[in-house]
Amino acid sequence: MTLRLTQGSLRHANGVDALCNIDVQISAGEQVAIIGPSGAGKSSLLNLLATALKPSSGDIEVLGERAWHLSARQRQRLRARIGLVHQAPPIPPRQRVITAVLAGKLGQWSLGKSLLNLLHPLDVAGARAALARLDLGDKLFAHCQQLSGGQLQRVGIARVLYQAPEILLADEPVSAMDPVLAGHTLSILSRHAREHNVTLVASLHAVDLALAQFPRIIGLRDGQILFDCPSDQVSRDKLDALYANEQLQSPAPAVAPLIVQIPRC
Ligand SMILES: Nc1ncnc2c1ncn2[C@@H]1O[C@H](COP(=O)(O)OP(=O)(O)OP(=O)(O)O)[C@@H](O)[C@H]1O
Repeated sequence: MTLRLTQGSLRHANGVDALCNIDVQISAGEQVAIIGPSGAGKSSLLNLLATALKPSSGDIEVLGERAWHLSARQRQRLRARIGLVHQAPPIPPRQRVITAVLAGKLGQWSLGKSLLNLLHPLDVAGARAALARLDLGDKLFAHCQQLSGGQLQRVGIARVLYQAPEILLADEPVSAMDPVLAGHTLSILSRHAREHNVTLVASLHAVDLALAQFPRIIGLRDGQILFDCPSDQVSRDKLDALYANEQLQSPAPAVAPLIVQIPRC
């Protein structure tokens, strides 16, 4: 099993319980979408799977290793095999796109090579190829602050493609893109995962995209798994239960309706 979370719970430092006794098992090469309302715990779950956060209780196994039973150095090596795409990539605004993409390999390079790369990009062709897959080949030497939100998200994806991890975790990776570009970009991620037997797990707010692009869907609500099933078994009822939110129902109009007087000619 590539990812196995057993009875995983996560309590954030402020006391908020983001995940409560969750069991998740994901095999090598699987493609899974996590959907659910805001605050359901999707990012928290992805951060647990990425070993960026430690579960408050329960156990997590990644690529056959019990992540939190490893030494810090071994866990660092394990993390180099995991790619995490952030909704807002944590890239310094003045950094050049090429440096941001090449940073994908920092976990695999020696300190000396990484420092040298900061002074002089070591693999221009590799960065250009990764960007070209996302139609951003012409932005190689642009500064990240010159890019739109959607372009920056694609730079984050190019970085993870360049990293070539065994597990690819993506937290709302296309949220800043228009629907056509979002679908196109997700299909690039999905094709990459299929061709390289990469395990892909992505959180998405666009339910239609999740159902169209992913064969397995996990529905998360209030830190718990409401359903975990093939996408063709995600029914209207399941989605209604997942997104039910009485607070968002339209309130009854508080004022009398406006009556418009149309003058007769
Ligand atoms: N760093 C943090 N410190 C404290 N509480 C946090 C932190 N991150 C998330 N939370 C809380 O944990 C819960 C789950 O948040 P999380 O970001 O995992 O949800 P989400 O499903 O990804 O939400 P969204 O779709 O809005 O991004 C929320 O109640 C949130 O307020």
